[in-house]
Amino acid sequence: MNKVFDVSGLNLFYGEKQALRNIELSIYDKKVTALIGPSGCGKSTFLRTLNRMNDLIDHCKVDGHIDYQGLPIYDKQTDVISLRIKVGMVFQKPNPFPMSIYDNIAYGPRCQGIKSKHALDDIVKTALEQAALWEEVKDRLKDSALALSGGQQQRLCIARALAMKPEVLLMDEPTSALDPIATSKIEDLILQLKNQYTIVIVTHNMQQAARISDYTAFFLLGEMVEYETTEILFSHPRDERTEDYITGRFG
Ligand SMILES: Nc1ncnc2c1ncn2[C@@H]1O[C@H](COP(=O)(O)OP(=O)(O)OP(=O)(O)O)[C@@H](O)[C@H]1O
Repeated sequence: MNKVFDVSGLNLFYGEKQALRNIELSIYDKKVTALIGPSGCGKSTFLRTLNRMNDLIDHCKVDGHIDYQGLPIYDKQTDVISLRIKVGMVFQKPNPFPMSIYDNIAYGPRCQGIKSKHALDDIVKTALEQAALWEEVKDRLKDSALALSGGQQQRLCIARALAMKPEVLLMDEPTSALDPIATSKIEDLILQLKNQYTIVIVTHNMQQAARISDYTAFFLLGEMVEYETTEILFSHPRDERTEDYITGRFG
């Protein structure tokens, strides 16, 4: 199986405080990997190391190695902008730009220099189709994205990330602000997207991890306690702390 990310000896500090401790794991191509664990254990911090989003935090220091497609992403020569294009991100709260549905999707490609209306129309349609939103919005592309429901806004944000033609999608609790129906639509979408993309998702919802992921990593107090196929992690956890967490004894 192809590794997309290879993480070794990863430590991360916010000032004096250590938030990640000696993390070792590989993320596999075209699989869904779920990161679970109690609040504050470092899931989002780890997710953000994969496209260097933590660079934006002043007092954050990273030690160790992360290879993406065989190249060290914390190397001085890394082009961080193109890394973030290849490794896109979707956040917990849907965050559409205050502009039309069409312009939300076309924004990134326009910034990359694509000007042709025909090319942009194509990109917008394909991204909205991939995000299972096209049918719902095709007649109102000029309407404000802010008028969409929360679930539609989140699919729009996924479409916006897909319009940049990423290889990996990082998702930080993408359904925690959504109702069960919108959540189920996003879960179906993730299962479809994994045919084409590698997905890493932070979730507090263990049923969700069990439903949609191929691999699960359990984090606790900045350590990665256990990493396994989702089937094994939820049925035969090796570590007592994993078992306590997945059976609801803490967290
Ligand atoms: N920008 C920051 N500056 C300082 N400390 C931070 C920062 N972001 C996170 N932390 C700390 O790092 C630790 C890990 O936080 P992180 O948000 O990664 O955990 P999490 O597992 O994603 O939590 P949650 O499930 O609540 O989102 C926590 O102790 C948190 O307070």
